[in-house]
Order: sequence, then C-alpha cells, then structure tokens
Amino acid sequence: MATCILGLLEHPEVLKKAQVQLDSVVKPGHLPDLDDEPSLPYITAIMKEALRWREVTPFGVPHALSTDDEYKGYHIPAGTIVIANQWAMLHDENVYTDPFEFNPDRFINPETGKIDYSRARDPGHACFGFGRRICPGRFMALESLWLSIASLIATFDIEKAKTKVTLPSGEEVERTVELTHEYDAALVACLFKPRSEEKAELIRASVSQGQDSLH
Ligand code: HEM
Repeated sequence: MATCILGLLEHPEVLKKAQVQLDSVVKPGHLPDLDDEPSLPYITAIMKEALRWREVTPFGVPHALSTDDEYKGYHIPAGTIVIANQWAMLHDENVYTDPFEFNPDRFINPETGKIDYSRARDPGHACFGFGRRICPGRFMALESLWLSIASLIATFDIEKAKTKVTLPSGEEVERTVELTHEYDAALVACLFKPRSEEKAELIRASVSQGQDSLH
C-alpha cells in the first residue's frame, strides 16, 4: 500500500485516471467490491505495478539446497544458500520498458483498455517466490490489496503535504514536506482528503461497520 501511495503521489495523473474509471463503474453510495474487478482493469494495473516497482521482498526468501544440483553448467553442492534476485527479474528492461518508472499503463492494452501481459509480464511470476514454497497467501494478498487500493482511490484525493516556510528575507514560501532519510530522500508526508461530502459519509459508514464487526 505504501508503495502504491508513493506511486500515486509521484503521478497525480494516474490517480485521476483511476478515479474516472471508478466513478464510471461503481454505483454511487457504494465502495468498489471484487465483482467490479473485471470492469476496473486500471486498478489491477496499479496494484501490479506497485508489486513490481518496489517489490516487497527484493531478494525473496533464501533457500538451501537439500541435494547437489546443476544449473546452466554450474555445480551447486547441497547446503548452498540460494537467493532469487526478484528485484532484477522485476526490473529487467527486456521485460519492462523503463523499469524504474511507475507506469501502470504498461499492463493495459491501448486498443482494448484491458489487462494485457503480452507487453509486460505479470509481476506475479516473481514477486511471490517460486515453486513448492511460493507464497500461499498470494490470493488473499491480491484480493485484499485490490480492495484497499480501489477503496482508497475511490474515496480520497491524495497529495503531498505542504508547509509554509519563512525565508531569512521574510518571504513566505510553500514547500513539500519531505522527511529526508540518510539513504533515501523519498519519504514524503501526504494528505488524504475525502473527494466529496458523499465520499466522506461512505468512509465514516465503512469505518463504523468495521468497528462493529470487531465487537
Ligand atoms: C503482497 C503481499 C505478499 C507478498 C509480496 C508475499 C511474498 C512472499 C514471498 C516472496 C515468499 C517466499 C516464497 C519462496 O520461498 O520462494 C512468501 C512466503 C510465504 N508467505 Fe507471503 N507474501 C505476501 C502476503 C502473504 C499473506 C497475506 C500471507 C498469509 C495470509 C502470506 C503467507 C506466506 C507464508 C506462510 C509463506 C511461507 C511459505 C513456505 O515457506 O512454504 N503471505 N511470501
């Protein structure tokens, strides 16, 4: 979710495009649900791009060989720890054009407007691991992520938080609130604003429904 929010902050046009698609599909007064998924390919594309762009586990989960093996002529003895470089697979420019760009449209066929993995491979080929130990929670993860992203975009405008700063000259300027980090200057404070009073009511109703279901 954090990656997705960062991508949307960097690309307000993606947020707007997703809101237009949501508004044309989801009935007024309702939040999106999984039945809407086939009609909302752009939300699916945003989710897949977030899972690719800043993948959750760049080096997967290390595994150890229980028996000797051979891979492309390399002998790998039993006990060797093998790390799958998911980051490289999901940023391979032969598979994903401009791999460091957050671009959900890479998964959308421009003619049909539908999801099309023939132009950019489904990140599911790497982001959940591989083989026998592939993530068993991936179906739940994809559905809950999709619902969270769709509901967030349907109800909120998201923008970088701004603050007023007074320069030594006395001039007041507006600045983006960035919490710089030793290794990464990408920590940005953001504001979530309900898109309308109707959406604010929808958010309140859904929060109180969630609280009721906890009791
Ligand atoms: C976006 C969300 C998620 C991502 C990216 C993710 C990714 C992964 C990855 C890369 C592995 C290692 C697979 C391997 O060894 O090759 C893994 C393992 C695992 N995941 Fe997930 N996961 C996610 C969500 C979940 C959820 C929601 C659950 C449970 C409800 C879950 C349960 C597990 C379990 C139990 C394993 C260990 C499987 C084993 O070693 O046999 N994961 N996950």
